[in-house]
Amino acid sequence: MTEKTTEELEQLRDLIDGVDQQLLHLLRKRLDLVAQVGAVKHGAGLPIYAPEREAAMLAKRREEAEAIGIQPQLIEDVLRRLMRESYLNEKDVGFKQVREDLGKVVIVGGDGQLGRLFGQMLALSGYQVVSLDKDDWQQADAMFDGAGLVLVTVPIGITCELIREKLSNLPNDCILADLTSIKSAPIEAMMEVHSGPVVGLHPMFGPDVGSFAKQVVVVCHGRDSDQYQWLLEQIKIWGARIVEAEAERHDKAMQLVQAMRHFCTFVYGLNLCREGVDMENLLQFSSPIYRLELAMVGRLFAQNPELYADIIFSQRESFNVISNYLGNFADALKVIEAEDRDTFIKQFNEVSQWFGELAPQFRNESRAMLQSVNDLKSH
Ligand SMILES: C=C(O[C@@H]1C=C(C(=O)O)C=C[C@H]1O)C(=O)O
Repeated sequence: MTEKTTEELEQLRDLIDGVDQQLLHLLRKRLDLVAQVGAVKHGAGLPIYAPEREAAMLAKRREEAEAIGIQPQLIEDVLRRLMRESYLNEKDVGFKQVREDLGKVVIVGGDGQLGRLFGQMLALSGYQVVSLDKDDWQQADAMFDGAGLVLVTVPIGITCELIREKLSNLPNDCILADLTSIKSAPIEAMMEVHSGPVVGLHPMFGPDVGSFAKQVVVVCHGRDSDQYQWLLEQIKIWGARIVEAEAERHDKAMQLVQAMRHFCTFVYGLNLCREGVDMENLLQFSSPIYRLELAMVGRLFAQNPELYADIIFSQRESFNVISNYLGNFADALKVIEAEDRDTFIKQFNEVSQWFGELAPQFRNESRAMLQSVNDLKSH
């Protein structure tokens, strides 16, 4: 590089640093304004997440970006990231309490990760929350006395037994709810032991979400839904979307969404391990999609094996679903072994047709994700 080039670059980079610093100050200003909006909404009992406002704002900013020669997607990406920050900061002010005269909330399994998360959200909404974990059963009667909600969030394998053995003496008007990732069996057990309101919930996210905004909570009704309507409203105030489902339909979907998904990820990791793959070497050659795939596989093995064993073993029917997959894998392998390109392409087209409009939609979604993965690289 000549001296002149170096000098020119330095001058321009100083200017860029100045602009980035201005951006920082603008971000500070925006975060402060959002905090003020948060306080107003909190006062009025409104959820922070306002999808209509977001859609209108994004459309307007995209238009304005285009008018001055900026890619609309650039401003959309930036604003979406900023809006995520807005939800995270909502925890600082707490949430509106929908039901003020509830009495205690007892979280059975309150020391687990999901139990702690729900305990925190309920406490931030003004409820009195007590945790009942493994070593607290001697005090259980005192804890249940005056409880308005008992929320069960213990490992799937012991959920039904625990409900039947330990929760048959709750106050009559108390709501009995659970957060288990299967729904039919726990709801049946809750209905059996409790004559008051019963509801099954399944948060479709892990305990590491920063905020409930845009997350989904599945609700399977048990009994006396008017009595627990406030709880669903409360969850909506936290920003989540409530999706109502029949317990059986939900459980069937979970065979694919959870058991099959996690099992395939497990086998993927098992295969890498048994093949003795040199990960460092592989990562050097990884394309963004492969990096993303490895991240999804690797993250499983950074978590609790008991949790995944619970999920995969929770429904016997899942084994059939997985076994069908194995059958399709074997069939597809035969096509490849026979070097039958025509059949491969024919099947590819069939599946592509079957996906329909969702295929191009997924292509667009994944493009943004892959670009983010690439952005995370530092060299
Ligand atoms: C700040 C608000 O709350 C949320 C955050 C937004 C933002 O960061 O711009 C926009 C809409 C809401 O989801 C608002 O409603 O204006």
